[in-house]
Amino acid sequence: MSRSTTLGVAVIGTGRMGADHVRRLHEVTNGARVAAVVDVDAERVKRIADGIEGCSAFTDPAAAMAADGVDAVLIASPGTAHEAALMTAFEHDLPVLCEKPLTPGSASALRVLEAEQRLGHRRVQVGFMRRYDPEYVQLKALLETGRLGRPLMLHNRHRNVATPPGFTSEMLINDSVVHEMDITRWLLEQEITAVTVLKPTPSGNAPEGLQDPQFVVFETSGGAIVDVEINVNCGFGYQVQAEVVCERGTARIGDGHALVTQQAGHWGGAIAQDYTERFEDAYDRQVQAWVDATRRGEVTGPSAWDGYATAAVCEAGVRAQQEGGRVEVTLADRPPFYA
Ligand SMILES: NC(=O)c1ccc[n+]([C@@H]2O[C@H](COP(=O)([O-])OP(=O)(O)OC[C@H]3O[C@@H](n4cnc5c(N)ncnc54)[C@H](O)[C@@H]3O)[C@@H](O)[C@H]2O)c1
Ligand SMILES: O[C@H]1[C@H](O)[C@@H](O)[C@H](O)[C@@H](O)[C@H]1O
Repeated sequence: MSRSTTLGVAVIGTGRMGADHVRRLHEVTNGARVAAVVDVDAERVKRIADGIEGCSAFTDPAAAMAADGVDAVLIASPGTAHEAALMTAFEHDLPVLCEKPLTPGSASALRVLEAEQRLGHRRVQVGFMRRYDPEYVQLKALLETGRLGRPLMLHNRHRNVATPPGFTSEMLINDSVVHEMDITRWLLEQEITAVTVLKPTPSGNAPEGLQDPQFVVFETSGGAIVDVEINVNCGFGYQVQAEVVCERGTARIGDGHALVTQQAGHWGGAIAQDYTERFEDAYDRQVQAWVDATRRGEVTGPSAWDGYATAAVCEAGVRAQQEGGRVEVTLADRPPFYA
């Protein structure tokens, strides 16, 4: 691909996230086109490809990655399918934006790290889109000035309206709190060293058998304490909030105070109903940044190391949830390749 041509992207997995990324690449992103779509559901993928000129439909990711006009890959299949897709992308030396999780489990994430290192250059960006959310970006920039002093604590709230069918207690950690793991590492520039999970009496809104909400505590390598209220059947809205408490002040995001109305004896604003609404801008910026970097021949953004490190914290989190008590995170040494 030359710099003047658009980036031909194969989108693997065209469910909720994949279909939204196809729309984004087709209608919002500059410098890219959807060259191929892949899904094990042949009818679904054909329907999507038929709506986009020059886009081919595949049911096999490997066939799509070998096709003419495919310069890069966006993986949005379920996490269990990510390792195979990543390995195939490496065989073709294709740049990848891989939805979180990089892979479910640290052993498979380590295999991906090793394979990327064998290539000799970075190819993977992981879809931790909150790093592109303007509010989180502002918070990070403020912390970097040092004006507030050293971060002591980070309080997070992560609320979803309701869970889809099949959502398990482990998924509150692996699918949901994984975002706070990434945000903690990114904002504080520290690794998470231990996890404790407290379990309130489940909400009456939660499906039978689901441990929801949970209260998760991280300890970090720099001595900060981080808590996460994960509450995924709250019923009223999609909310992601964070407050950093530092030595000389605090900073808070996610209150959603964009538009406040006063009417009929009340004041207030709307609460987003899901992540595609709350983080629409972040997803747009993430994909644009990935396309721009890829066209420059660079890889920026969250790396495969970030994907591995969060997988390791997820494992500790699930053990803490199931066994109780404080579980230390087991993390490999960070290779210089990911410095
Ligand atoms: N960043 C975020 O905020 C965010 C939000 C939701 C989901 N996700 C991630 O996006 C990914 C997809 O989630 P989703 O909610 O869209 O799931 P989904 O179930 O809606 O869609 C997955 C799609 O992949 C297809 N598929 C299954 N196996 C496949 C394979 N081997 N090859 C190709 N296609 C295959 C399925 O048929 C389905 O159409 C997951 O990794 C999930 O964790 C990220
Ligand atoms: O997979 C989704 C997604 O990652 C959302 O950003 C998160 O808020 C949800 O809790 C999770 O289930």
